[in-house]
Amino acid sequence: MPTRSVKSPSVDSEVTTMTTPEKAPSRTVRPTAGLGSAATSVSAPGEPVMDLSDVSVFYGDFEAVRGVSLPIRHNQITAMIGPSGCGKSTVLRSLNRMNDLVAGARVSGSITYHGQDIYAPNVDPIQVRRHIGMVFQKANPFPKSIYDNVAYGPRLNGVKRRAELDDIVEEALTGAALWDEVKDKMKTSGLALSGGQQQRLCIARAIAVKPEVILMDEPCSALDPIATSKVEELMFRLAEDYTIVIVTHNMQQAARVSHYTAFFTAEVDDAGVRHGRLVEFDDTEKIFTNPAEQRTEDYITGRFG
Ligand SMILES: Nc1ncnc2c1ncn2[C@@H]1O[C@H](COP(=O)(O)OP(=O)(O)OP(=O)(O)O)[C@@H](O)[C@H]1O
Repeated sequence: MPTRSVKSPSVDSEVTTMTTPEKAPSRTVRPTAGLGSAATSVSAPGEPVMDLSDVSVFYGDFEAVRGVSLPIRHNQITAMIGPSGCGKSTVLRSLNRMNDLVAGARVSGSITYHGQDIYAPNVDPIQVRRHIGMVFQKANPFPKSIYDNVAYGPRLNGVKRRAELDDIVEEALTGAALWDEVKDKMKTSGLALSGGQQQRLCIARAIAVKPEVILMDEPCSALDPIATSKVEELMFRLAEDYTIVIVTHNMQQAARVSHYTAFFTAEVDDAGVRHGRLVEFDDTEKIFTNPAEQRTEDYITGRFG
């Protein structure tokens, strides 16, 4: 298990011992600013790490998504599926306050991380994103060397010693199943890698700062089938150490990789405005074999969407 050692000179740090039932304890230094004990809490696999309760997300006056409630469970992969525009990415981005970066975006309801409201006034969004990382649809390596891409976050967090950085970079690239392919070209630009390698580099960059939760927004949509299956295999392995939430258009992918599935759709209100709604959240197997809602069945059998 990776030691979740994140250090920031700018925030109060706290030393704690993290343990999960099936894993050895590891000594950990993690920033807590605003997240309080949430930053050091530990969940057993399957327990909720995050909880969404009656979450609505607005862009200005437009309520893009309305009234979403669901848990995000520890060491599990949760997939968000549904037709275009139903608000999957909007909900995903609200989980680590990425929507804060969009002018006019606002969240109502509550989103907690280990019981702490991540939108509480004392919570630093940078700290939230350190615990809840993100991998985007299009691989977006920095125009820097492979090494510097992965070392970027740890350096920002105050890690300076070369030997320590070397270890972090190797561990992250190994965790992202990329080390063997790039270990002899650390100085090569991240942009010189193939699309699939670039996406794994971005995953390495995300895990280098030891988040607990990784949000993935369509991480395979720009990849060919071979690169896609590598990233899917990687997700399985990552779920041993991380909690993953993935937005995907690909229902087969959701069925293959996830433990839980949230099916969203867009409903049109009396004024003719479309709002994203969560139709059903359940075990992936249940959603794909015996969904409770007709709309879910219609979507997964290709009758609409
Ligand atoms: N930055 C933004 N400003 C205004 N409206 C936005 C913004 N981002 C998304 N929306 C709107 O919010 C709604 C939900 O969009 P979102 O991208 O979350 O849906 P999605 O289900 O992820 O779609 P897709 O599958 O096509 O990516 C849409 O009506 C979209 O136009």
